[in-house]
Amino acid sequence: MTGAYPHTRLRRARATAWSRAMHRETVLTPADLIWPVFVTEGEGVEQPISSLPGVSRWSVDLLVERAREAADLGIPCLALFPDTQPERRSDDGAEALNPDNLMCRALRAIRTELGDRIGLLTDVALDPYTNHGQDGLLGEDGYVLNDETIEVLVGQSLNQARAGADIIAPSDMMDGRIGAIRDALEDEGFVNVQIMSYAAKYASAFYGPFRDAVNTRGLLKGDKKTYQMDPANTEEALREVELDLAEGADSVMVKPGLPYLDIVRRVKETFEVPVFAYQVSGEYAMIEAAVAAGAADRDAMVLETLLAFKRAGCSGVLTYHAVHAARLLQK
Ligand SMILES: NCc1[nH]cc(CCC(=O)O)c1CC(=O)O
Ligand SMILES: [Mg+2]
Repeated sequence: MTGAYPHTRLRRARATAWSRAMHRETVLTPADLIWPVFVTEGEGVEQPISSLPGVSRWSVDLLVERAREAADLGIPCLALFPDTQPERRSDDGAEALNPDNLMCRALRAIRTELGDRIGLLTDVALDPYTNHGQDGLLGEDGYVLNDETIEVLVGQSLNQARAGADIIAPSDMMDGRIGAIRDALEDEGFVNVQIMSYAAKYASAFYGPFRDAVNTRGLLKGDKKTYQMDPANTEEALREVELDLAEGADSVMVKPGLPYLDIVRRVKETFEVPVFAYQVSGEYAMIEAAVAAGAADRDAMVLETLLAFKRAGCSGVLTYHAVHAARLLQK
């Protein structure tokens, strides 16, 4: 009786390390990692973020050194997030358009020191620049305005592209912004600046520590449910992705990560385009809390979770564990 036990024993292939290596379907390498980093004002400044143990905000000068270490480890790309000074946050997020804002200074400094050794991905959304912590402009009734916000996001994207961004990553979830940003990039000659759309971004409880990192937690009233997606929905994620691809996104993102691997898989199977996922701040904090409680082995958990993203169909993962994981992978 072939094809059944005892002729077929799947444990045969698992019996030795060399055989397991030979049968492995998915590999994780440092090239799969995008490292999100937080930049703050000053010189020689490192500010640890208590809800993200092991993660700090860095001033531009120190961030350049971190970028160099990441490049040396084979990490291909950084995702930059600014901690805008409180007095530069306003109703309309105008600081996002300032060519000398923190984000632009960080871009220029890293580019000057490292050239094209590492890619620079910039978040497009107004939350680090508004005094209300929402990703867009507020209407009279507090509703986040779609079309008016897009105009600012286009300006923000061009501002970042002029400062040297390689990948524009809109995380705001306004309808139609990808097409508007692509048009503007083409018009200004930024034909090779990519767009990685946060296409399926959910209104999630996993973003808390990030809001500490960019100091929006205290500013934000209410939630982001009128623009970020309902965690109950899958079909809608496919429509979001389809529209963003039609509007010119080069790659798409699903966010958060691990609880949404089913979405990654469906997007990948449906569209066969590069899909990225963001293992967000709350996911990082959960792993670190488990480690601190003695409930988990950090190294094993980091590598297993990141491998799971690859297995689900991701081309890469944004993770705060990127440097740690890259070091483990180099061993
Ligand atoms: N545009 C906001 C933005 N960009 C990335 C994250 C979250 C990332 C993380 O939690 O690590 C958020 C938070 C939010 O939508 O409130
Ligand atoms: Mg959309």
